[in-house]
Amino acid sequence: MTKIETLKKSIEGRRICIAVSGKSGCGNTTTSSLIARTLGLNLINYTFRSLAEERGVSLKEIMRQAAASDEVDRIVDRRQVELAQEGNCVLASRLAIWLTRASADLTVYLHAPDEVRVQRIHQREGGDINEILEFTRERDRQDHERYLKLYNIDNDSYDFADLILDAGSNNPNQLLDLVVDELLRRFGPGEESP
Ligand SMILES: Nc1ncnc2c1ncn2[C@@H]1O[C@H](COP(=O)(O)OP(=O)(O)OP(=O)(O)O)[C@@H](O)[C@H]1O
Ligand SMILES: Nc1ccn([C@@H]2O[C@H](COP(=O)(O)O)[C@@H](O)[C@H]2O)c(=O)n1
Repeated sequence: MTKIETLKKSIEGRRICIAVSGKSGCGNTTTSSLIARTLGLNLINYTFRSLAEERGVSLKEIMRQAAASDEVDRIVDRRQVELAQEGNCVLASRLAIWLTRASADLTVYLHAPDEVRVQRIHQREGGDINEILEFTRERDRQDHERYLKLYNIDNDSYDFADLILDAGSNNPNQLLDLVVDELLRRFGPGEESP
């Protein structure tokens, strides 16, 4: 049996939840999708776009509402946690590890240096690299300020995470492997049920 088959068998019926956070461009969507697909878990990636679809309005309209009121951020973050409570999932979001730190079976922080994140966003979206650098810096600053104000969460303090992974030099498959090893340590054959 492969490592992944062993793990899948061990977590069968446990309804586990893995929370993954990191700053924009760290590779959260890519890595979380890969973990979810490989382990047969649902990916929860509830975004402003999802809320816009639910409300039958444009993404632009949701972003306008979000700029005018904290309520939109709160709704998106609350909904993500509600969906994660069903378990059997990978919750990928900016605040996943903070919002589920008491309930998730594994919390993972993906760290990538700023210049790597900027290069990746550039590779994903194109455009002028210097503008992306400025935009990303400003967004990081605004996110930090907003999460402190909204929830008293300092998103630069992630040392409580079960795994802090170097998403700058590891590719998504290597990151998956590190997550699988940690899950095997926790839930693999011979481990006591937590
Ligand atoms: N570990 C990695 N190594 C190299 N490239 C990666 C890695 N992870 C993701 N990428 C690439 O970097 C880009 C950004 O990845 P992704 O969209 O997953 O980031 P993200 O953290 O979800 O960003 P955002 O929060 O801005 O949506 C994509 O083009 C993806 O293919
Ligand atoms: N409080 C929040 C606010 C936003 N999000 C989600 O993060 C996504 C950010 O994606 P970018 O492509 O803009 O980096 C966005 O889609 C929001 O839904 C969040 O999780 N918590």
